[in-house]
This record gives sequence, C-alpha cells and structure tokens, in this order.
Amino acid sequence: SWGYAADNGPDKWADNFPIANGPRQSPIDILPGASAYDAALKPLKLKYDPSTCQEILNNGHSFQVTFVDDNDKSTLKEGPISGTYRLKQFHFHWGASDDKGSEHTVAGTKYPAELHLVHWNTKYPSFGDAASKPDGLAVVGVFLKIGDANASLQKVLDSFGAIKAKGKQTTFADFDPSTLLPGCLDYWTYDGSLTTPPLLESVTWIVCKEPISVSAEQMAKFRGLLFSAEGEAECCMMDNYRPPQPLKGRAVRASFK
Ligand SMILES: O=C(Nc1cc(S(=O)(=O)[N+](=O)[O-])cc([N+](=O)[O-])c1O)Nc1c(F)c(F)c(F)c(F)c1F
Ligand SMILES: [Zn+2]
Repeated sequence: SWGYAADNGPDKWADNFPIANGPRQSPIDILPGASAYDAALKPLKLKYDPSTCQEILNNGHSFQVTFVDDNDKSTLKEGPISGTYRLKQFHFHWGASDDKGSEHTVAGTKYPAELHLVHWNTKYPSFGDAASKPDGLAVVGVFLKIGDANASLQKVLDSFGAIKAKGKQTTFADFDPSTLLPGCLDYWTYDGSLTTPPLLESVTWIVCKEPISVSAEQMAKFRGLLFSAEGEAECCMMDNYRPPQPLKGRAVRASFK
C-alpha cells in the first residue's frame, strides 16, 4: 500500500488515487506576496476540551492523537468557515533532517515539521461522510521550527515508547491541543485536499503564519518512531511529507495585513 518510499511514495500515488492530479490538491507553496488580505476573514475560534482526548496511535504513516467526536466539546468555528467543525485528530509530518519535513512551504521555505489538526463539518452525520464533501473538513496547519524545547509537545513525545511500531496504540488522556498553537493565530487559507491517500478534495486549509518551537532533541524523537510493524525489518518514520502541488489558479487569502 501507499507510503513515502521510492516505490510507493507521492510520485506513485496517482496510480491508485488519480485525484492526486486533481484541481485542488495539497499541500502548496504559500507565496505571501501573492496572497490577498481579506478583511472578511474572522479570527479562528478554537475551543478544545482536554476530556475529549482519547488515544495516541502509530498508523504506519504518522502518529495521531484521536478525540471523542460525538459531541461539540472540541470545535473550530469562524475563521474562513461557516458552521461548526469537530476536532477528530491531530498528527504531524516531519523530515529526516531539520532542513525539511513540512508539507506546506512559505516562499520555498521548508520547516522541520508541520502539525495538522483535523476537523469535520457537523452539517454531515460523520467524519467519513464529511471527508467526501467539498466543505467537509477543515485542517489547521502549524509549522514547527527548531528552538526551545516545547513542553506541551513533550507530553506527546513521552508516550512514544508505547507506540513505536505501526499498529501500536495507547490511551492518551487530558491533553489540551490548544497548548500546541502559536500565540498569534494569523493564517493563510485556501481550498485543498488531504495530503495523504485518499487525497480527498474536501479540506479548507487554515495555515498559521507563526510557527511553534521544537528542540532538535525532540525532533530526533519523532524519527525514532517506525513505519514498520513489530516483527518487520525496522524502518524509521521520517520524510512522511508530500511535496507542494500545483496551485491551478486557486486563491490563497490572508487573515492579516
Ligand atoms: O482520517 C484521515 N486522517 C489523516 C489525514 C492526514 S492528511 O495529512 O491527509 N491531512 O489531511 O492532514 C494524515 C493522517 N496521518 O496520520 O498522517 C491521517 O491519519 N485520513 C483519512 C483516511 F485515512 C481515510 F481512509 C479516509 F477515507 C478519509 F476520509 C480520511 F480523511
Ligand atoms: Zn496531515
């Protein structure tokens, strides 16, 4: 199945997922100079309840922290979207070294990692249903840059021992994902897609301008996870990012001047 290696990576995904060459694929290279400030864009309204945090798992292409989404305790509202979107999970993409790893880039600049908080539109009955609709998902992207160690991220990293291999999962409770957000929530927004198969074109992307910090030692811990399952030849989880895709005429708007 799909992955990030030479034989099953991003350049091969179109074989099984032809939408990979679609009109609204993600990620993209964000050009600040070409993105128009839109005064109609509202501030992001994020409300996360730590009690909805459920578990952390290694799904073989990243690790993700999943949330109970049968209520409106953890939601995203306003910003570029209308209605209420529920938080489903967050995960990261990162590189083999600190000079690459993010999916979105900013005028060609790559960050060492990128956080994705995945939300779904409650006008649809479920996440799976929403994921097939053009306004079904909203993903908040946050860049990570090398600097001071991130105390909030450290709580996530401390659980890595239990999820080293593909398919491993463990309970992960009482975590507030808003502690992973930057102080300033200025953002760029555009219509895009999932960046992993099935690459569905159902995502309103909301990419924060301000990065959060991560230390080089913490980044090394990300790379200690495995793409491989127990009993398989060990393959370190890194470079699990899709490169930027053609903009194909889309507008990127900025919530800030
Ligand atoms: O739930 C999904 N989560 C997800 C998305 C991305 S993403 O990078 O594409 N993203 O949107 O941020 C990255 C990771 N990850 O762990 O790396 C994820 O686990 N993907 C997903 C799916 F797996 C399906 F089979 C499906 F039918 C569907 F609708 C989906 F949306
Ligand atoms: Zn992602």
